[in-house]
Amino acid sequence: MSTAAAQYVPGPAPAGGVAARARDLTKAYGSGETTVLALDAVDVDIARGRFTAVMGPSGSGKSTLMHCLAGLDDVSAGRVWLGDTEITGLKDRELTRLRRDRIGFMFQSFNLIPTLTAAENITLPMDIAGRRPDEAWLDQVIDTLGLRDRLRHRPSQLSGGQQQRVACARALASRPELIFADEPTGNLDSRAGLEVLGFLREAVDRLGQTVVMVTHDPGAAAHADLVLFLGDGRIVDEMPQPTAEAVLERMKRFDVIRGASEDGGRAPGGVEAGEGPALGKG
Ligand SMILES: Nc1ncnc2c1ncn2[C@@H]1O[C@H](COP(=O)(O)OP(=O)(O)OP(=O)(O)O)[C@@H](O)[C@H]1O
Repeated sequence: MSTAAAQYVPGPAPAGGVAARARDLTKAYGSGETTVLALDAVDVDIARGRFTAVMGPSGSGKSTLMHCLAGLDDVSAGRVWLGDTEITGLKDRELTRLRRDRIGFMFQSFNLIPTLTAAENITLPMDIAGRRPDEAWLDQVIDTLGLRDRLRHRPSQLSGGQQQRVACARALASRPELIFADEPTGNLDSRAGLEVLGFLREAVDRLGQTVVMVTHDPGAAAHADLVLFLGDGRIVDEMPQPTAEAVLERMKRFDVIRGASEDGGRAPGGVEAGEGPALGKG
């Protein structure tokens, strides 16, 4: 395990130490009888310089939370900030610029351009934005990710793990305030997945980055400093300094709850409104 996880001190982030924040964040899809409440008045603070994992059963709202925090999806109610900038209410063009300049993304599917080399893929978002990369930073990122001898390769000439490392470098290239990773190990075998998680960890520990990762994998979540658990569109629990075993045990409680609801509520335990901590409030 990383040293940063060991140094992690639970509790609210220090003043000015919040990379992203949501208050009363509510997201509904559809209307009328078909309305789905994907997020239900979520309050959350994402601590700067830390690695946060988001877990929860399928359909609990993980991707929706990430999309709303990243300005990829509009919200139904509530407010979202990136650093000190409120993003709720920004116009599309402003949001596009904010995402491009201040946020890095990693997805399960890597999303690399097949005709470009690794080096070109890494700097593509900056090239589109007309920004020159900080060469010293880029060198550091490339070396940290062990990509130096792969820069001229095209994605098809790289393994899945190497492709995801290129995607990781692309997310880091502009030195963003926040990196969102949606199931970044979902398409990788366990060894390559571990490697990518190690690099995300290093991005936080050595490069001072802030990472939010959505995952289904307790082993992946164990690389984070803090795990947020979503249930039915609410943050129902959090776990600092997670271990895979503890995360797995916590996830099992969701199964108990699901069993309970299918069982007419007779099974023990339950995630109820107010059960979780008052996360990030105040
Ligand atoms: N575009 C959409 N239109 C309608 N409903 C949606 C849409 N996107 C998400 N939902 C619903 O919102 C809820 C939360 O979805 P979300 O994808 O955020 O969950 P998740 O926790 O990421 O799930 P998974 O682990 O399966 O990826 C689900 O009930 C889902 O069906």
